[in-house]
Amino acid sequence: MAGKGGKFAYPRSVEHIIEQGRQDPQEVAAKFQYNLRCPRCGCEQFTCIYHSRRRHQSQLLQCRCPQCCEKGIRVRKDADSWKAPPASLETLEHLHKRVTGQLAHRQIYGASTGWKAFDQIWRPLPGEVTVATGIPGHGKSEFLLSLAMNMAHLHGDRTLVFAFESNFKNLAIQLDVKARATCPSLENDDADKALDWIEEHFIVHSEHEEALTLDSILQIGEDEVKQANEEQKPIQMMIIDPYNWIERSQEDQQEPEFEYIGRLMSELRCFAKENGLHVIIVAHPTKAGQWNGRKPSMYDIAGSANWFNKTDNGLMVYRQFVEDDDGEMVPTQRTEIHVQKVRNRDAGRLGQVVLYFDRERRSYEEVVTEQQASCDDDDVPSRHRRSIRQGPGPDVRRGMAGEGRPHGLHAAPLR
Ligand SMILES: Nc1ncnc2c1ncn2[C@@H]1O[C@H](COP(=O)(O)OP(=O)(O)OP(=O)(O)O)[C@@H](O)[C@H]1O
Repeated sequence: MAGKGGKFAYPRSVEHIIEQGRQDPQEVAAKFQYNLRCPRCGCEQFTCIYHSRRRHQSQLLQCRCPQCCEKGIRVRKDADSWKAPPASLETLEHLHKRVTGQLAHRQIYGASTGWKAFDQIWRPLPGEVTVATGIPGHGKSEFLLSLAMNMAHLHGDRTLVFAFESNFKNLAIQLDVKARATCPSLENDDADKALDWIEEHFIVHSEHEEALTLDSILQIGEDEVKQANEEQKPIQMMIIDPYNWIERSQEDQQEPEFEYIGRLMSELRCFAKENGLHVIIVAHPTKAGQWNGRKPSMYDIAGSANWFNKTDNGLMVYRQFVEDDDGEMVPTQRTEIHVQKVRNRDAGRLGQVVLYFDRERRSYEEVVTEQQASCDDDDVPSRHRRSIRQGPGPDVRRGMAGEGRPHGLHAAPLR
């Protein structure tokens, strides 16, 4: 595990060059040799530039086109034209590749998560962003690490993890327990061998001395992706856990939060697309204390409806509770994973699954319930209770999905 515990001092690279509305965009464009042209309508006149940022060797301008109101556009200093092709061209190119068989199954249908029922409702696609939410303490981090672990075992995937709330040592132990629990071939291996395997599949950033801004995270991400590609061990997933640990620079703070979140989501999508990996960002729902048995939705995430609007996928992690003999609500080891948004219907649909969390093995196993993979998200509490009382016993499926995959999935066998 490439731990950068505390030693990593990335420069705060955000530079505020232009104050809103103060300078003529064309003047700025000439100064930095940009070619200002809207990718959507081709217009060359811009009325307003919000920021210019320096990250890596690229500059980033945020402009608004007066013709079509296209906004939040990236420009590379060394490029002749806009970096991002028009969305319609991108879609056409994708469609062309798809019909001519140039896309791998994974790029169309997503990759198996290792849980059979969950595969039927959600599979992560390269180039997409997922927002994961849930009440604090309900197991978001635990579940996402298990997901990444399954992907590592099944497909040999590598994951870049920004785990701001964990300390490096605990994270290493957590991954070690999970790795041994989910992969029989590692179970009896000595510590060094298991750690080597983890290092190969996980790049972890935690315990940074200073909080990272979005730009710093993306810069680290780009560096890690570049290095991984040079080593011919590409990264397939990036997890940012959680959003509220991302520092907003002075420039970022000038934007209202909803606008900042919208831009953050656009930049993450851009990053995911450019680097062909799946990005997952954890964001907490508002007012942690108010949930009392209620399940949050994507619209309950603090800050902005942009969390829902601008994401490709939305997951909600909810730990089930049950009433004990004294009438107290006590948490169980069962966790519901709700798919609350899927943009690409080839890679999933709305629904939910229930997983049983094995504390000792720190891994999740499938629970077969009548509500498993249900499309209906409005769970009736009595049904929900009935499934809890059944207990984990024989209806817990050990191990990972291996057969009966939905159409298009072809996960590699366990190594
Ligand atoms: N279903 C479960 N049964 C038992 N323990 C669980 C379950 N899910 C999570 N836990 C445990 O609860 C603790 C909190 O989990 P975790 O940190 O993943 O939650 P979280 O939702 O990410 O919290 P936060 O939002 O505060 O970061 C961990 O020790 C985890 O092992």
